Amino acid sequence: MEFKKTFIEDLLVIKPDIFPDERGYFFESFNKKKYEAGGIEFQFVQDNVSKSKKGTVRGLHYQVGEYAQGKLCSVIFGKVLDVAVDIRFGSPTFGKYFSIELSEENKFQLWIPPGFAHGFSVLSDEAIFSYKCTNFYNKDSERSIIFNDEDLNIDWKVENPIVSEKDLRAISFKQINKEFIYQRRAK
Ligand SMILES: Cc1cn([C@H]2C[C@H](O)[C@@H](COP(=O)(O)OP(=O)(O)O[C@H]3O[C@H](C)C(=O)[C@H](O)[C@H]3O)O2)c(=O)[nH]c1=O
Repeated sequence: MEFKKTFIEDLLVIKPDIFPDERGYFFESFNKKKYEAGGIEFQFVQDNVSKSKKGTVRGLHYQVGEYAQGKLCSVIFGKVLDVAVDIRFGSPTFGKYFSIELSEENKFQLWIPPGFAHGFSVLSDEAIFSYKCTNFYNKDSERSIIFNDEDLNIDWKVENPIVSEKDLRAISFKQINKEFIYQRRAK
């Protein structure tokens, strides 16, 4: 099992150990002791699953203040481009994003700590996205940034994206500065 750092501090790509045999394969998708040793020292309290068709873009979403969520993201079926935007006040990579393909085939996971906006686009015909959260859903603290924000300039790698009405009404990245989100803890 490998925990790979990215150019954004605390954002990790996890490559699980896979055990293939004539029946198929097995891998541990989460192990408290191993993931804590890998640097993920949060407790998970809620698991989410969503299924989306090709070209869907869900996000960019985050929860503010005490309801900020860390997310351990994986793809059970299909392929997505997973995107995390650093919106931690005080972070040297504030406003920068990291993207990676997560798929049933590569079995990679993305650990997104609290203080990030998260979204993904669906690259396969269908995708089932599964993620563990370090905090409960709290509708009143949920915020969205428009997926095609010109300052973030994210390449979602999909044409004519399918986006929810809610997400189409999201604010721009410039507008989020007016609201406290999450203070990155100095190491
Ligand atoms: C997130 C969430 C939603 N809901 C309900 C609220 C709506 O009635 C329905 C669909 O919610 P929404 O359209 O916000 O679902 P997504 O667009 O997949 O949102 C998620 O997608 C991005 C990529 C994320 O990272 C967030 O976890 C989350 O915001 O599920 C719940 O009951 N519990 C929940 O935790």
